[in-house]
Amino acid sequence: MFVKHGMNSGFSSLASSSVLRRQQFLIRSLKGYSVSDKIRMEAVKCLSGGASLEANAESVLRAITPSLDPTRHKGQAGKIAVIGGCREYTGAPYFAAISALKIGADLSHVFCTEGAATVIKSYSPELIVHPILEESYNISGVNDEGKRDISKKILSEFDKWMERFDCLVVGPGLGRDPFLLECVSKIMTRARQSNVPIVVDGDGLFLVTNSIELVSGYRLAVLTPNVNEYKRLVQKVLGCDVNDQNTHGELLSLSKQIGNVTILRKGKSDLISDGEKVQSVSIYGSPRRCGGQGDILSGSVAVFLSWARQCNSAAERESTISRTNPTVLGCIAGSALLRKAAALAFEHKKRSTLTTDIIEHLGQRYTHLS
Ligand SMILES: NC(=O)C1=CN([C@@H]2O[C@H](COP(=O)(O)OP(=O)(O)OC[C@H]3O[C@@H](n4cnc5c(N)ncnc54)[C@H](OP(=O)(O)O)[C@@H]3O)[C@@H](O)[C@H]2O)[C@@H](O)CC1
Ligand SMILES: Nc1ncnc2c1ncn2[C@@H]1O[C@H](COP(=O)(O)OP(=O)(O)OP(=O)(O)O)[C@@H](O)[C@H]1O
Ligand SMILES: [Mg+2]
Repeated sequence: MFVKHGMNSGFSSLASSSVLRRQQFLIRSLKGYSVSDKIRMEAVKCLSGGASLEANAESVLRAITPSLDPTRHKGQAGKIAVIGGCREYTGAPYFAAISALKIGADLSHVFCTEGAATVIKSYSPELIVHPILEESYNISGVNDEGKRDISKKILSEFDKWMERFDCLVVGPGLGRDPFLLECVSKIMTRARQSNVPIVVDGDGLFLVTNSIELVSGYRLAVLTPNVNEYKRLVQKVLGCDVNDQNTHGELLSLSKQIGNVTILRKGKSDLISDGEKVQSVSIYGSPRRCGGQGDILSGSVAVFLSWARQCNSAAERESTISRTNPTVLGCIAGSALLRKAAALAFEHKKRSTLTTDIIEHLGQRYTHLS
């Protein structure tokens, strides 16, 4: 039946008259959304058997975004650190870090290898880049004791900064070098001891999937897997293949099994769960699937979850939102903003839309919201 199939088959079933009447009602009652957004939201409700699981993303964005108050000082709108950037990848950490700034964070750092650092610095003078990570090929002549010393030095360099960060993003363009990943494990453990939230993406998910204890039970961890990363996570943690007939149940189980970490499963609809319930963001984005959009998302989630944590006790927050886990709010806001920006970029650039074009629209989309 329709409920059991994916979104494509769902849309054809929406042609029934009762659903069309419901769409027309939504179109009249929900101002500020495009018609395609509303149809998509309705489709998601139908797919979930009528339960309203589509997040009210615009309300979340409005509720958690701090005002541009002249009394606030530099740093109060967020200090984010991206751990990523190696011999192969310099784009991914740049996308994550610059997106954090474009959304409204005050400071954005990148911790990467020395070779990647020069490149990332040349992309943007706005980023603070720390060339502290090492890959095995660079220290091939070093013995075990020497490697331990290097590892200690990396950790102490990171320690100088860590307590200042509102959130870490671990993984965009990190690569899979064993020595580098071992050092990053230690960085994550240190961040966890200091209660710094961690968004894990890309190769960070490769690391975490093989060492799940790094995040297990850590309520301030967010995992943002794409199709492949989700598949590997499910296989490792639940010991089975992905079941597309039980998307929500599976995501709930996965989150619970990892001790209620928040998981944002990326796809046609982004699905978000902290093991309590599943919410979705299905706002229409862009049909372009160019690489790097997940990196924008991880940087965005880091900023929004930091803001959501800051305004946890603020009186102006709406009650339903104030009861929601800040990590979940961060995911909802990040996903919605990325999708809106992608839609705007596609309007202008069509098939030639690239990740850098989407980043240029992050702020533009945002001004429409305030
Ligand atoms: N400019 C940069 O520096 C960028 C760097 N990045 C960094 O790269 C690192 C590795 O990340 P990743 O995402 O490339 O690795 P992974 O998840 O193994 O996927 C690889 C392959 O999986 C497939 N595939 C993908 N989607 C699928 C789908 N829906 N359904 C089915 N298959 C699907 C597809 O395979 P193909 O079709 O080629 O066979 C795809 O090529 C990581 O550090 C990340 O941050 C990126 O952020 C991009 C921008
Ligand atoms: N089929 C799809 N239709 C619409 N939007 C999608 C689709 N797949 C992914 N997205 C959107 O693109 C964003 C990035 O997801 P994607 O699966 O491309 O991540 P990724 O593979 O990690 O990207 P990256 O290339 O940065 O590593 C998601 O938040 C989602 O909103
Ligand atoms: Mg990715």
